[in-house]
Amino acid sequence: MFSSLPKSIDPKQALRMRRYFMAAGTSLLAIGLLFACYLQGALSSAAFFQSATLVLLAILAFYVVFRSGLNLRFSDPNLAVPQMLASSLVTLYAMYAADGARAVFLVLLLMAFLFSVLQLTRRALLVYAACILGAYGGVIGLLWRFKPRSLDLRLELLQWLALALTLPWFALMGGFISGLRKQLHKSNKELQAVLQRVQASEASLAQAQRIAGLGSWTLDRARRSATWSLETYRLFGVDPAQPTLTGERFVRLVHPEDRLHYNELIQTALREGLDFDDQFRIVLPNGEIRWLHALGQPDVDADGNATLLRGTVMDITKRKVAEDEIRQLAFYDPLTRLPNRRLLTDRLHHALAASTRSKRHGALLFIDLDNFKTINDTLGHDKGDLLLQLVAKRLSSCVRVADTVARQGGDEFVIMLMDLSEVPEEAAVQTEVIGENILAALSRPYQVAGHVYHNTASIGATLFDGHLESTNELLKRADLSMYQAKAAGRNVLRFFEEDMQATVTLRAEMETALRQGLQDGQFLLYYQAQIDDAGCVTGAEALVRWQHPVRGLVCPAEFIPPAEVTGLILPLGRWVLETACAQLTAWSSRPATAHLTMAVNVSARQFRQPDFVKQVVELLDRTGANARKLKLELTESMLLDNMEEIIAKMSALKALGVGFSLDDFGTGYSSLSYLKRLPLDQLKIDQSFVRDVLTDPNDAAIVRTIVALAQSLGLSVIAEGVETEPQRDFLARNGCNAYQGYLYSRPLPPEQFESLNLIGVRSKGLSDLNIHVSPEIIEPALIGPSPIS
Ligand SMILES: Nc1nc2c(ncn2[C@@H]2O[C@@H]3COP(=O)(O)O[C@H]4[C@@H](O)[C@H](n5cnc6c(=O)[nH]c(N)nc65)O[C@@H]4COP(=O)(O)O[C@H]3[C@H]2O)c(=O)[nH]1
Repeated sequence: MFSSLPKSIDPKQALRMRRYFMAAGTSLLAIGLLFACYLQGALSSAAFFQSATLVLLAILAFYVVFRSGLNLRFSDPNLAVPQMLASSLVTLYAMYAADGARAVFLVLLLMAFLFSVLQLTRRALLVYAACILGAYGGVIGLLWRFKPRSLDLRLELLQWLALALTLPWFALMGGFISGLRKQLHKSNKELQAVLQRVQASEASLAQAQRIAGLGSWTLDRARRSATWSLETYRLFGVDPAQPTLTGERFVRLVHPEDRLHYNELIQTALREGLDFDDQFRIVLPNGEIRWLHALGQPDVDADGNATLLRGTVMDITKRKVAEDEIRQLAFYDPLTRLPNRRLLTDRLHHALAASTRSKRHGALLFIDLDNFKTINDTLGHDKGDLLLQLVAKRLSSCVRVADTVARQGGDEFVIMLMDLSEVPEEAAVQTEVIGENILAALSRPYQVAGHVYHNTASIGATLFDGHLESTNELLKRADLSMYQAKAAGRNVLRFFEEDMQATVTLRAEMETALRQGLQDGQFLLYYQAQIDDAGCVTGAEALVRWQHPVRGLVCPAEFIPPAEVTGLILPLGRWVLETACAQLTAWSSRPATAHLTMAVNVSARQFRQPDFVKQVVELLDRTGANARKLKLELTESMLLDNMEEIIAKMSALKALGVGFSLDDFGTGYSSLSYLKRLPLDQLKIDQSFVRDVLTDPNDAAIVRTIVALAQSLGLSVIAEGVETEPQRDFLARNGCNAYQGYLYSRPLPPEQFESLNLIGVRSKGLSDLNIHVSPEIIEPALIGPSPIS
């Protein structure tokens, strides 16, 4: 399609061409005017055609120049002067060629001049005006010389004079207007540049806000209006093109739970003229919840009134989520999602303070699952985890929302009950009711991975009212009561009783003293002879003693249980094992003692250590002891849990040659089925049966059964606590072939034990042997329990 403007033309050139078309249109009008002159007889046909042709030629020539872009080569690409000159010359020619009505051409001349008023400077216009006057004068001269008949000289001169008087003024005014126009143009350009800079800086601010996720806002109190940056709109999830987001509309975006807080924040800032720095949530139109961090600063007028609030807002949702995650990890158990020990301690702390204020009691329930370890081993750990989750749910359903259910670790849970009665007896009854509910809930069958399992729990409970109680103390009390519940046959609740307090205190003191004892090397190993049926010493049982600096020799019954509870049994047991192995090595180097075996007591906690086997192997290596001479004494009670693991550890040590004796046999829950599975070498008849074996038919029957059982299982049997010959004779008659007891020897320090062996215990007993053993070292048990000072 034809287009007067070339495609993809420069906008400035397009403007020039549009101006040219306007000028060309005016020139076409001038042709119309010439034609009217011709019709009126003021212009001959030849003069009309010549003038019209000149006009058309000029229009065409300028069109070619503009269209081809030739005009761009000139200093003024608008070609204002050439266009005006052309139109003026054509007009002057027509004026000369006309026979009259020259005033019409004067009008045309003026029009051409007026066109240039907007284009030329004052000076150029004055020159132009002078040229027109000169040219018009020239035309008058030419007419007077060559066509005097068509000339009314007086009129032409008057017209020239009128022109001479007006044109300079037009030139001056035009110059002024042109100057103004140029100035306007310049100002406009500058304004545009400023506008561009402002737009660019706004865009870069918006981009910076977007990168930083930071929006800015202003709340104008007087105008009751609000302005928000683009980023703020984005943060609010609101389309900026939507109806204006007023302060009131924004409040509706604030999370209902935070709205009151937000209003208070804004009102306080405005009322008191204070800065604020706070966080709140908003609900986006799509329902998403976003956390915002808002900073605000009021503009305060001379009277001290805040008229305006301005500030920033930032999306901190990710940070909040991360904070929540960290909080979750730090304060919650990942498996059950229950509060962990740390959070429980914190809540307990607050609960104690609240209880002091309200005078109402609280209670702490320590819950331990009775057979979790067995179930965990049988089902596998993943199912065990599922079971723990079910337990957590059941526990939570048994208490109120204000109470806390926490997981201590493993299969231990703690519940903190709040707001119980002010009367201790009533609070105890309330706790008992809840405790019984918990026991009932936990003993219901569990559906785990399509199977039904049964389990029970033991609960230890203690009340608190905030007086003189520390969180640790309370946890210890509940823990202690839980052990009482276990001892009472499991699936029961036991309350902490006041007399337990003495035990707790004593235990705390004992713990400190034990630590010190371990540090200072206050422990000793005594050895008690083990005798065969021929009366020969076959070995010894290592028994630990504590040489307390104030109390003297302390017996193990006093310090082994607290060492177990506090975990100090681990370093102590290690020391015992190492010392016993070193002793074994020392004995093996001497012919008189080379045959001796060494029985060492191993506590449940010690044996449960995952690296126990490794520890024994290292100790054997380090001391050079013969594993075949080492016999570890395990107790029945420790075999109840985690059977597979125990068997695995025993088998690994057995493979090295280490032997196993089952201590205190008959006092526990031994059943044939598990005895058969354990790689044991010996059963040890507990001294409680030996003591009354001659007087109590039950004990006699038990001893006979144990011996028979050992024989049927292919195990040797040893009786401990043999004090008299009749006891020994009874045991011997009933198939027992090894003995340990005061009849032969008390536990002795190594030197005395060695001299005992060197002399030989083959005869009747210590008294007959006339061995001197000082009472303070052989009678530790006689030094009764007394508090450690
Ligand atoms: N009435 C009477 N008692 C006799 C007679 N013969 C030996 N005894 C005592 O019976 C206890 C035998 O040790 P146990 O059953 O392993 O019982 C031990 C053992 O369970 C534990 N124990 C001792 N040393 C260690 C040790 O190194 N590690 C661990 N884990 N426990 C130890 O402490 C318990 C008590 O040890 P002790 O006080 O040394 O008491 C010893 C011993 O002195 C007797 O004829 N009559």
